[in-house]
Amino acid sequence: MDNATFGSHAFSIKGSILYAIAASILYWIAIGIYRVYLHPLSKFPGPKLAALTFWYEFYHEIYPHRLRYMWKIEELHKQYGPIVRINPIHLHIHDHAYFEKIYASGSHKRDRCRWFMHAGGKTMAGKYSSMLETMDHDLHKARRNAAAPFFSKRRVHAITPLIEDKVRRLLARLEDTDGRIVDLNNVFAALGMDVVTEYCFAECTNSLDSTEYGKTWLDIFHNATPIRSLGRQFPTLINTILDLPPRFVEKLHPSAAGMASMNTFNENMKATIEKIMRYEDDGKRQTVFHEIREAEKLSDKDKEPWRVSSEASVLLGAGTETTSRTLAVTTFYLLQNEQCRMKLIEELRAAMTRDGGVSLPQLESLPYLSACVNEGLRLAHGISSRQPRIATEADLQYKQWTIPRGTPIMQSIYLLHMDPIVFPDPFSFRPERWIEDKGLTKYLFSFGKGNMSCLGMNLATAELFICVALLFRTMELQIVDTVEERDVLTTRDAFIGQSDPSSQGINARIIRAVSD
Ligand code: HEM
Repeated sequence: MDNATFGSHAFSIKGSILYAIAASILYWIAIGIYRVYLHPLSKFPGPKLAALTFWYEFYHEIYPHRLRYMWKIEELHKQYGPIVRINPIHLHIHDHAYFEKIYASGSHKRDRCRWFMHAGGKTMAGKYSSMLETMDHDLHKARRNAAAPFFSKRRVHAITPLIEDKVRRLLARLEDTDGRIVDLNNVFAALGMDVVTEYCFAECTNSLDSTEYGKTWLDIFHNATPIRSLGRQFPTLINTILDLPPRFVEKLHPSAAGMASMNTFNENMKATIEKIMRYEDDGKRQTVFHEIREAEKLSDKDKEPWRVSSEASVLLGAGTETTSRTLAVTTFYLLQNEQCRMKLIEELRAAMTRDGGVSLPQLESLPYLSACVNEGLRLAHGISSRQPRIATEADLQYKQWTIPRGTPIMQSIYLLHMDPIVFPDPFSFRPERWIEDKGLTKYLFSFGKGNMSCLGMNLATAELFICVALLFRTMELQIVDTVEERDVLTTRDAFIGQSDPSSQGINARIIRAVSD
């Protein structure tokens, strides 16, 4: 190669790089101008920087702040009003009266948001979409309806002996602790896991017999969920990592390890599901997989074991963390509030003996117990995060704003539950508020609303009522080594609400079993 040819090659490589950089800068300038001035959402209030780039959210959600965007959104609402553009594609609303319009039911079509759920990724429910990760309204409906009869009120009432049996097992374990300290998060996670796995899969994990209770699964879940916000910003990176062999992924980061463990769980469930789908099981115990198998309107593809296994991990995840956190938070506040606890115990003593003997509907009719359950649900938040929905067939009207169809709009359950206008003194545990104002229950959004709300609501409610009633009717406990700000309050929003990373758990010591 002579010098002249080499020189022109060097020039053309350098030139091409410069062209590429210039083209990319122009491209991003054009995108920026479009997003801020020409985009259909450009007329909505909010910071220009949030409209311009997803890095605004990154700053509050990933680095340097961690899982704190929800609190920034709260500030933005104070500054800009009840509707705010919080990133280039999302509108966030803060208005109790508009919740059911966004989370509509019946024939109103609402999709989930692919960007937000990091759909098709592996960030939550394994490789394939469960109903919780299904974006399309109609497909979601088919998947959800296939499992829904299994969680009806009637079916859940029929299994109250199973739930009561698990709660009694828990109480027996606690009685046996000999004054040792237990982390209530782990204890109640074991209850949630044993109920869900025995009822839904007919294969109990027997976590209530484990020395660590439900700690292992809870840690996996807590480690796995924060990766969702990273998955939104960098889907390809996260998908690539999670395609690597699980053993390798486990070494990378606790979050990735958590996801890898969930995927392994799915793989294991697949074997059980395969047998059921091929009618090769003994058919003695009905599971949610039998229900899905018989669903006439569900396609054969959606009955493939690999797809159904993703429903299994969502049921276990959704059914364990949320229920255990609600029970732990409710127990914490009741143990910290002598007056509330005494009122509850008095009501329980009048209604039931130490051995129980009351039905679930009877428990649900106890006013103070119901108020305590509601107040616990409010302060535990369950799924704290914003949950985008997309109205695909019609524009929506919010006050003077016309929201174009196809726009992801959302509210955050945490912000609604902590709004002092609806819940004065929102950080206080005050069950009385539910008795003083019966209409308040319409503002309890813990289970979401509409076509994509919590499928396990009846099961969760049954667990909460039975467990709180039996625990406080039969046991005396005391909170120890627990700091409300660090261990109880929700200070990070990782889809589910989480407390401070330095949290030592919600710890209690069992004082004694109550004699009648
Ligand atoms: C206190 C306990 C619980 C709370 C606060 C809770 C809360 C929620 C919320 C807010 C959603 C809606 C998510 C969205 O809008 O996309 C949801 C969905 C879901 N939950 Fe729960 N949940 C609880 C317990 C359970 C239990 C015990 C199960 C079943 C074993 C369960 C199964 C599900 C499923 C399958 C979905 C997805 C529904 C769908 O996509 O149609 N949950 N949960």
